[in-house]
Amino acid sequence: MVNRTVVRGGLVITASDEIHADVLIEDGRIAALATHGGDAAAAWTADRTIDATGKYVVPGGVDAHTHMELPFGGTFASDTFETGTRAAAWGGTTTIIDFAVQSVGHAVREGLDAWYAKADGKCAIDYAFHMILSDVNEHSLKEMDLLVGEGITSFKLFMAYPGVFYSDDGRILRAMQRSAVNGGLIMMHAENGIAIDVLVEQALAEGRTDPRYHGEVRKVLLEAEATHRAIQLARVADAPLYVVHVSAEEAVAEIAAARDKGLNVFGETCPQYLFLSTDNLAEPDFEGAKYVCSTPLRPREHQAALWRGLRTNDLQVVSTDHCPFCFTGQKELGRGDFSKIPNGLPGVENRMDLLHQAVVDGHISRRRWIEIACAAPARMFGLYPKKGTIAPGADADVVIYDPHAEQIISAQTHHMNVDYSAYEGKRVTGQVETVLSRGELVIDNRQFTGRAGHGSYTPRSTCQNLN
Ligand SMILES: NC(=O)NCCC(=O)O
Ligand SMILES: [Zn+2]
Ligand SMILES: [Zn+2]
Repeated sequence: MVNRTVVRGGLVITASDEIHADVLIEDGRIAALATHGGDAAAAWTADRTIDATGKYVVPGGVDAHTHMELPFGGTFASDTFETGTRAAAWGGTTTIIDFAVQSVGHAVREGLDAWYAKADGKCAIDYAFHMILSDVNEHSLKEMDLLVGEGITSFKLFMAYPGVFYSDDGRILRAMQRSAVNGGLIMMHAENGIAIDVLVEQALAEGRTDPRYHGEVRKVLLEAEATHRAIQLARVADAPLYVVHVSAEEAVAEIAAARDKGLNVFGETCPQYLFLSTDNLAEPDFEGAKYVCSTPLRPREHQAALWRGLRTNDLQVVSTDHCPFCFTGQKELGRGDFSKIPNGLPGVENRMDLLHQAVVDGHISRRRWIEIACAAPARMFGLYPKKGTIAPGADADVVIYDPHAEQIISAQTHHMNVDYSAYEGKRVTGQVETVLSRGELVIDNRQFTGRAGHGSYTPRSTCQNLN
């Protein structure tokens, strides 16, 4: 058993600092930082020394939006907690927050218990849960209070997917009012699903069945309208609001306007909206199905507003919304009817690298990279400073990152349980070299050394909101 590890020679980057420091890890936690070559660091003894010379030493990524084994569209997301968390570790993510699901007509507790069972003993890295509320009623509102008490402090509601996850405005308002009292955070899938379903029906009736029509019917205006409505409902309830997977410039504008008024409104975007576009949805031979997710990919022009939002803090978090479906046998369910393509993209392994590429490309600074990928999601969802930073007392979730390594993203080399990569052939600069999870090596010089069951369920406190 290794109790003391020293990481020597690296550049430690957190959301607030960049320091040339050695890091002492003891019993799974960060014990101390000290300047290279100084007396303090020289005196440290350890069972294991990791040489990080020329490398970055960064906190493990916190991916606040994943869907392992999600039932959707008559199938299940293809990553289990075992395969998905292993892939996350390969990509430098050491904590995921996955969405447990309450089904219509069922208790919240039933859905949550099913998620505990799916994840128990399977995860390579630490994990926590949000709760999807699909059936807001008197009983589930009471259950919300109990969940907050047991560390599930955020609840996703859907303005989309009528008949599946959808909540009407009255149910949304009730859940928001409850969260205003119990300290939970409402996360909103903001798309006008009732209007979208009319457009879907019309498109299919006119023979517009290809994947690209998925993007056409899920209009920007219907994301912006729903974002605006969610914000007004949150104001009425006097509750904070976190809008998930923001994809459109007009939705960013709604969030920015709310924040300018001083409201507790927060926004998340995902790598697919920053790096992919409707061009991908239009790929021939049904290949566009690989890029079907909701909110949908947008024309490339929207990306500038998303990057700007991330720089100005109108958007606070980049999560993956990792929800993989194989092309063969799963995405194919929607041949001849785009509305039957299971919604979701793989990405849990790619997020830290893609955001590092954004540093290389000049979109964000190194510290902003760590802020949006590690610190902000940890703070937002009640995990900070245990997760999301490198500081004495924090969990020793540490990534040694080689900023100069070149790699080409590909399904041939990734570790997610899915038969394609949304970023196939993309060249990125930077690669994870070594990953520690609570002081244990899970990736050692690009070899997986972790194990299913190392990852622990991590209860969360109520959200420590940012402003
Ligand atoms: N995003 C997506 O297409 N699939 C996962 C479910 C959701 O987040 O809405
Ligand atoms: Zn969603
Ligand atoms: Zn999602």
